[in-house]
Amino acid sequence: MAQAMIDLAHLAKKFGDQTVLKDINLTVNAGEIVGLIGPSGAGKSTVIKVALGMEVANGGSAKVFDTVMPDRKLLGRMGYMAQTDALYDDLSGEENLKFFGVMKGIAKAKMAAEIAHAAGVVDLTADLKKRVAGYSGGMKRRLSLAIALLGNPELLILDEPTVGIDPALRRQIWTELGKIRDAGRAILITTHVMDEAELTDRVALLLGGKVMAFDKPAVLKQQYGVDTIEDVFLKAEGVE
Ligand SMILES: Nc1ncnc2c1ncn2[C@@H]1O[C@H](COP(=O)(O)OP(=O)(O)OP(=O)(O)O)[C@@H](O)[C@H]1O
Repeated sequence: MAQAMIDLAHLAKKFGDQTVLKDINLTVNAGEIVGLIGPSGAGKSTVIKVALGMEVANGGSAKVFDTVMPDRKLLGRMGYMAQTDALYDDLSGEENLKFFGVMKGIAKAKMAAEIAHAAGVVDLTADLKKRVAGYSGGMKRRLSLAIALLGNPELLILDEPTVGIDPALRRQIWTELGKIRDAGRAILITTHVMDEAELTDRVALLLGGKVMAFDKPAVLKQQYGVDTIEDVFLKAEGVE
C-alpha cells in the first residue's frame, strides 16, 4: 500500500453561514503529485489550510503523516507556498531564504548549498542580492517557491505556485517537481492552468464543496469522453 502523506476524510468547513467544504475526501501518497482544480472560490485554498491546520474543520478529519492536524511539530517536514507571498520586502532575496532556512532548522554548513539550489530552480540566482521591494510579482512568486523547496521537505503544498511565471520557467519548475516526486516525496498543488493539471499523477476536481472526480488525468478524460482536463472541468461544471 502506498503511504498516505495527506489523508482528508469527510472534511467540512463553514465560514459563518457559508458552507465552503461539504464532504472532502482526498489522499496524497508518497511519490505522487496530486493536482487540485476547481472554479475560483470553490475552496481549494481552504482545503489546503485545513490540511495544514491553519483553519479548523467543522467536521471530518485531516491527517498529515498519519497525524491529526493541527500539529506544529510536523510543519518542519512540509514546504508550504501560500497564494499570497509572505516575504520581507526590506531584505534581499538571499536574506529571505536564509531567514526561512534558519526557521526550518537547516544546518549552517548546508545553508549556502540549499539556497543556491532552490534559487537555481526558480531562476533567481542573479537577483538574490536585490531587495525584495524591487522584485516583480512573478519574482516574488518564484522566491516564495524557492522558500518552500528549502530543506527538501517530504511534502510540498503549493497554492498556485506558477501564477505570473512565464512558460519556459514554468516548464523548468515542473521538471523539478517531477524529480521531487521521483525521489518518493509528495506534492499537493492547486492550479488554474489546465495544462499543468495534465502533468499531475492524480487530479481532484473540487465542485460544490465536494471532490467530484479524483483520478489519473487519462482516466478522467476517458470517463468524461473528452481529450483534455480543461474539457473534463467544463463538462463537470455543466458548461458544455
Ligand atoms: N477566512 C475566511 N473568512 C470568510 N470566508 C472565507 C475565508 N476564507 C475563504 N473564505 C471563502 O471561502 C470560499 C472559498 O475560498 P478559497 O480561497 O478556499 O477558494 P479557492 O478555490 O482557493 O479560490 P481561488 O481559485 O479564487 O483562489 C470563498 O467564498 C471565500 O470567500
